[in-house]
Amino acid sequence: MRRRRASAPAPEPDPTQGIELRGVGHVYGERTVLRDVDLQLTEHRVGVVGANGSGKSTFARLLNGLVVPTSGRVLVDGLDTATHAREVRRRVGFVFQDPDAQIVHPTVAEDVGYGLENQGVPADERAERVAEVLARYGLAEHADHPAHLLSGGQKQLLAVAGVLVMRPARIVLDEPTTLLDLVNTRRIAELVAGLDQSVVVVTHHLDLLAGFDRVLVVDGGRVVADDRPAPAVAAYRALMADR
Ligand SMILES: Nc1ncnc2c1ncn2[C@@H]1O[C@H](COP(=O)(O)OP(=O)(O)OP(=O)(O)O)[C@@H](O)[C@H]1O
Repeated sequence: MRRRRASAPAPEPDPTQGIELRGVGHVYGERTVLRDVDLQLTEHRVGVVGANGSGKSTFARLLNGLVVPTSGRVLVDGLDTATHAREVRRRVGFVFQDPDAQIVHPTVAEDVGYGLENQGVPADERAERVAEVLARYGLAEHADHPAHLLSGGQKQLLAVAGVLVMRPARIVLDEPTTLLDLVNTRRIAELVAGLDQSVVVVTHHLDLLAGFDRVLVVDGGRVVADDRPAPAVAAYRALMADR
């Protein structure tokens, strides 16, 4: 009988190490979309900006192992995303740009509880955690409603709730306000500001970055500026002004 090769046990995660990218590059087919990325992200709130197609979503997906780099390594709290994908995904929640991509269950409550069910969390604890997170994000009265009938903004909040209920140590949000009106954009901004977890937010909404600790500007697959929000946004505006 063939035996499966046991994978190496995951080392104990070390949150002080943050997310580290060492010589990271990524290639889709012939196309190089990220190159020479060396970073250590230990801050509470990190923003990522850049032109369309510059590589931001690919960068974001590298941070929880949704995409594994074609060169270099990504380490999350010391865990390599290439060899410890499961542990990394448990540690790093990912909120997709399009909340419809994340909604898989008929009702709001079922959708939020799905991940917990997968993790084997008992039904009563599940119900409690789902109710708590729905109440926190103003979705309690929609618990039994069809998820696909929510408004765009509510769906975005639902997508965030579905990630937060899992209590990940870190959260990556890929353009969380793209579909939202000003009121819901503000809600997401407040939500991000109030999170205890460390967050990485990819966004075209530059206002969202006020109060962040660090902002990366990505261009042509490279990190071309890495600074506090004001100087980083100024560098990004200067870059775009030349196009
Ligand atoms: N799965 C894939 N297969 C092939 N090419 C891809 C894939 N995903 C992204 N790309 C390409 O990689 C490049 C970078 O895409 P990415 O989505 O990372 O950019 P982005 O900065 O997030 O863009 P936007 O701001 O428009 O969302 C683009 O040219 C895109 O077409």
